[in-house]
Amino acid sequence: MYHFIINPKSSSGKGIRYWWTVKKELDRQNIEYTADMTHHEGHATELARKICLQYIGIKNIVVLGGDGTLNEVLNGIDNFDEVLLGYIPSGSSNDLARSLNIPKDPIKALSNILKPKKFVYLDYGEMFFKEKDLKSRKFGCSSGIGYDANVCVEVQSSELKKKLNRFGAGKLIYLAIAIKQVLGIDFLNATVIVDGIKKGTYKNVLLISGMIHPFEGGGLKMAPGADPADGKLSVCLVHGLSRILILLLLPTIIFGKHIHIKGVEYFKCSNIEIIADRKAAVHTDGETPAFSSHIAIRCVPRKIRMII
Ligand SMILES: Nc1ncnc2c1ncn2[C@@H]1O[C@H](COP(=O)(O)OP(=O)(O)OP(=O)(O)O)[C@@H](O)[C@H]1O
Repeated sequence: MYHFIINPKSSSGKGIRYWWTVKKELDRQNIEYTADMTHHEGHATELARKICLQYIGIKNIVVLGGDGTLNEVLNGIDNFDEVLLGYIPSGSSNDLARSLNIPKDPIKALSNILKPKKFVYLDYGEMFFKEKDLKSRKFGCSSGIGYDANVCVEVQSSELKKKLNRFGAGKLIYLAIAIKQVLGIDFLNATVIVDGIKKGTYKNVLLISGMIHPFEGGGLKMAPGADPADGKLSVCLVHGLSRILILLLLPTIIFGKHIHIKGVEYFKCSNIEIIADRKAAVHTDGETPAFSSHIAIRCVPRKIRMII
């Protein structure tokens, strides 16, 4: 039995169109399944939790949506040992699918799930907030504080994204907003503690990303060489750059070349703590759950069992 969690609105309606295609194929092959559509933010978390409580033994949960929907599902799973995850990407960014080479074609992605050739055990990340009222957030692909999270905040409320999605160009919005936001950057000052040891206090921090997979923002290679099964976060810390240098830096991220630029620190670790001088936007898989001034991010090694 397969349990499908579908975001019909992912990539401005691509989700529902992909689901019709997938459903037809499931019915044609007489596959047993349940299907739940998400109706609002946070719903995929509730649905995943419900499936985990309702069914005994290993649960085959298949997510049809974007990175944000997959993120919500991860946050609804408490016991990863009892879940086998499949993923049919229908978002606008699809950064996790890009990293794992999951087919873009929903029928090909489905047939890999129905006749699995390969399982992988993947790390996930978890972000903790020192503010008492904020719950921790798991993430599958990327996280960050500062500029990249601010871009996500603006992308999420963007009407232009919906329009561009209709032409299959939704991810262009990340680039457009990223360039626009350079003009109004509000830098942070932050103390960074890596695996329990103080690394330093940094002025004019642009962003600090904690990555499991290489990509964020629809294919930006923030963490080249990130290995989702090495039990480590790949961290990119950018500080002390002028606005002009930041504008020059942005295109280099597409190819992952930014890590060679002065002002960019790139390293791996198990956990990182960031104490900023004020609250700033954070993101987990492009979703923006909070503004925080003090976060910790850890890597939980090889917990997600996924069909690819
Ligand atoms: N029925 C719905 N109507 C509106 N929004 C929804 C619905 N179901 C889920 N959502 C919201 O959609 C967002 C996630 O979308 P998702 O990541 O699947 O697609 P995307 O944004 O197009 O892709 P990507 O994250 O890869 O860019 C989440 O914020 C989620 O809460």
